[in-house]
Amino acid sequence: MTITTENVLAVLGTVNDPDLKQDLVSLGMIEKLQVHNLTISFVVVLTTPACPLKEFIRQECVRALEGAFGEGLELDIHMSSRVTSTRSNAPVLPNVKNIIAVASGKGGVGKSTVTANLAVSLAKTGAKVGVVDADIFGPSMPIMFNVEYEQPGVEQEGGKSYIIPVEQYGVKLISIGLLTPADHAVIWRGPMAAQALRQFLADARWGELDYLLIDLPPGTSDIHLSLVQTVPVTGAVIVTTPQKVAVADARKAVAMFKQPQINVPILGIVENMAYFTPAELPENKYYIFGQGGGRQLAEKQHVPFLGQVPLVQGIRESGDSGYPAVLKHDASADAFRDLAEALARQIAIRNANMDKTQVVNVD
Ligand SMILES: Nc1ncnc2c1ncn2[C@@H]1O[C@H](COP(=O)(O)OP(=O)(O)OP(=O)(O)O)[C@@H](O)[C@H]1O
Repeated sequence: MTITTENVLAVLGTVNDPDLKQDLVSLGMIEKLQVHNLTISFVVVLTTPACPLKEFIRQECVRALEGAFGEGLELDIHMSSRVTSTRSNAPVLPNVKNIIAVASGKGGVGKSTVTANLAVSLAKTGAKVGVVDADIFGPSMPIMFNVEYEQPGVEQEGGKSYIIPVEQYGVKLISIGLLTPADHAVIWRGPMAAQALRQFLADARWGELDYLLIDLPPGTSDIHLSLVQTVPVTGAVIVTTPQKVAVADARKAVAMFKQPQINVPILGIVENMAYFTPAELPENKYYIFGQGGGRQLAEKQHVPFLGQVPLVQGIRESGDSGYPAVLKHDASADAFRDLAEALARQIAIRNANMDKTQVVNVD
């Protein structure tokens, strides 16, 4: 076969994205293709910079091209990404490509820890990321991001005030905790909390974002309903520990998101504190909260399982010191990075499966 642009495209049309189950050419992932003698250069545009299959897809392109045109080719393949979205026509925050609700049934299972580490991990891959801390009962993000004493800015435009998120570790952040003094007990009523969340979303300068993560209060509350009524949400992540009581509550959270008036797809379940590992004996695993509860829940509910995070002293210390564990170089950082990749992957799959013109506005 002669090496022409058409033939190269025909060959690349046989390489499938394993997640999206379609070929790279039909998916529009091949750009800037140039052919000159034995030199073939092009860009593969992935659906997320956190794509765990980056190297695999590259290798598949090489294998297919060498199989068709023989060895001795000069291949110049660049891997790039453009995060997909089904929100571009959304009435609120159309420049935010994906809004992800992070929820849990039970309190204290590590929802905020997981949110903070997912956000920083996605930002580390080059994605534009924001976090809304809507956990009115325990807004812990300011401590976890070490911005406790910072104040979000305010900008006036057309007689209206807009909040400017604070930025840390490449992540834009707005927290209820940043608007109230640390030692000030605010008694939140449902409508007040819902109003605050609406402002964080609609009256804040988020700019363009690939992923906006919302750390919700534990359980099921007005604020969950208010969220989906304010913005079309891409999907929800449910955090649980393997413990029976936590899993039972996580099941209720899954059921809540599936209810017709909420109707938010579950992107996956995270099993936090899956087992305890002492730093000096990393091979030892102690299943102090039981074993596999999160994975089993995912299987029973037919939703993706995003992965496990161990119970490690360093994760707690990182949270308290305001330096997320994923910024370190250890096994916990690896766990959070894998989790972020799994989430980005599920978001891309969900976006590909949804008709891109069909943005559901529940207002
Ligand atoms: N994998 C882990 N290993 C060690 N400590 C953890 C882990 N995950 C969370 N923690 C610690 O557990 C505590 C509770 O975590 P976190 O605040 O993230 O939970 P939450 O589910 O967001 O709680 P809330 O009910 O306030 O929403 C924190 O002190 C945190 O540092």
